Amino acid sequence: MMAPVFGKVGIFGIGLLGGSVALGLRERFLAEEIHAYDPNPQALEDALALQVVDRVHTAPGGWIGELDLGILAAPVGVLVVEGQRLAPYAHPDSLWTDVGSVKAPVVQALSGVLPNFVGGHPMAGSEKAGVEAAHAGLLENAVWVLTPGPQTVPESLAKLRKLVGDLGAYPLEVAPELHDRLVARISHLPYLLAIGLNRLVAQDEHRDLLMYLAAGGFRDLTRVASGSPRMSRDMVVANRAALRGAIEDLRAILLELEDQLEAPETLLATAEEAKRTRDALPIVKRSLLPVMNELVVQVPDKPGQISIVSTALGSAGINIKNFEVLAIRDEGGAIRMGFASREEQEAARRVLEGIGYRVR
Ligand SMILES: NC(=O)c1ccc[n+]([C@@H]2O[C@H](COP(=O)([O-])OP(=O)(O)OC[C@H]3O[C@@H](n4cnc5c(N)ncnc54)[C@H](O)[C@@H]3O)[C@@H](O)[C@H]2O)c1
Ligand SMILES: O=C(O)C(=O)C[C@]1(C(=O)O)C=C[C@@H](O)C=C1
Repeated sequence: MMAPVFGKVGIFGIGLLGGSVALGLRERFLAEEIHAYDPNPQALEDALALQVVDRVHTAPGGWIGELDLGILAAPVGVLVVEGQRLAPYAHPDSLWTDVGSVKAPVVQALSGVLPNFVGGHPMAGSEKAGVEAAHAGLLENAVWVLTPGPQTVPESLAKLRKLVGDLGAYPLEVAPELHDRLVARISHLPYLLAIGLNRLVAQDEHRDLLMYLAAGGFRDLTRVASGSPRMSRDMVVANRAALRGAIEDLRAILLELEDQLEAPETLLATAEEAKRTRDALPIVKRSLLPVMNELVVQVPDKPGQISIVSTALGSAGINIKNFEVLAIRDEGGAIRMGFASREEQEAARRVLEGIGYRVR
């Protein structure tokens, strides 16, 4: 058996991201022992109960000097103070990184303060917060930005690139300032818009009726507003300079769109261009499982559906390799299944359609 790449690893802030990194390290046998520090005792209790980490700490101390790797995963607003507070305890040969959504202020403050610090930001997440929502799959196939600077030791960068790859993600080096300008547009402005759209609904005199009418469009566009308000508030405030530029550009676009309401042909061209852009987004697969021949079966909200579907396929000798319940709509749902071959996929389709299910 090969020894894990890292001995002791410390995670500072054991929430959604910290927990997901810890689970990734654990599932891929990348660390001998995972330690966590969090000011919230409940987070530490949950992390232990869910076996996300091996040891928990309520305060920094001598244990930090034994770490090979330290990962800061607290909200952006406290990353700098936390990093500075931990620095005196860190072993000079240890490696440090963070997963914060904003890079320039963090990298500027912590480079040369925490030993071998290289900033990082996995471009993946969810609208849930806390360690109970953490899972290793969150980081699989994600682009993971690393922001080395002139002070970065090449071996530190190489170790972090390897770690990111071992966690199933793709390392991408970007300068911290450029990172902040780009994520203002691709992540932080969408968050502000999600808040704004919810505000628009909340302040309307027909709020209750509006809520009732919210279909896929509103739900898709505003999902991120359900995330941790503290995490997201810190993120947009820390990146406010870059965000102001993005808001200004979007304001001009909205005014243009308003004018184009009177010029339907121009609006059609704008909409077609938007469709080309949106359709060209690379597909991010959220799992390292090999590509499956998939079927999605629509099921009514009645007891016993999973059992009916799996028994029908089992009786026909069809093996389900992958099984996932999709909560697409509140009143019913769908089951996604993966099969090893196209033949099995087709056979499964026939069986399920034969007993009255809609399959795609
Ligand atoms: N949620 C996402 O989608 C996402 C994606 C990429 C990166 N990030 C970044 O990851 C980091 C963590 O976000 P999250 O979504 O896991 O939030 P979270 O709320 O799920 O977890 C944050 C954890 O940090 C702890 N914490 C608070 N103050 C702390 C301190 N001073 N020291 C140590 N821990 C402290 C909290 O108690 C909590 O357990 C943030 O910097 C965020 O910008 C988040
Ligand atoms: O909720 C998601 O799916 C996310 O990817 C969260 C998201 C984003 O929307 O860009 C939010 C903040 C981050 O720093 C990275 C990712």
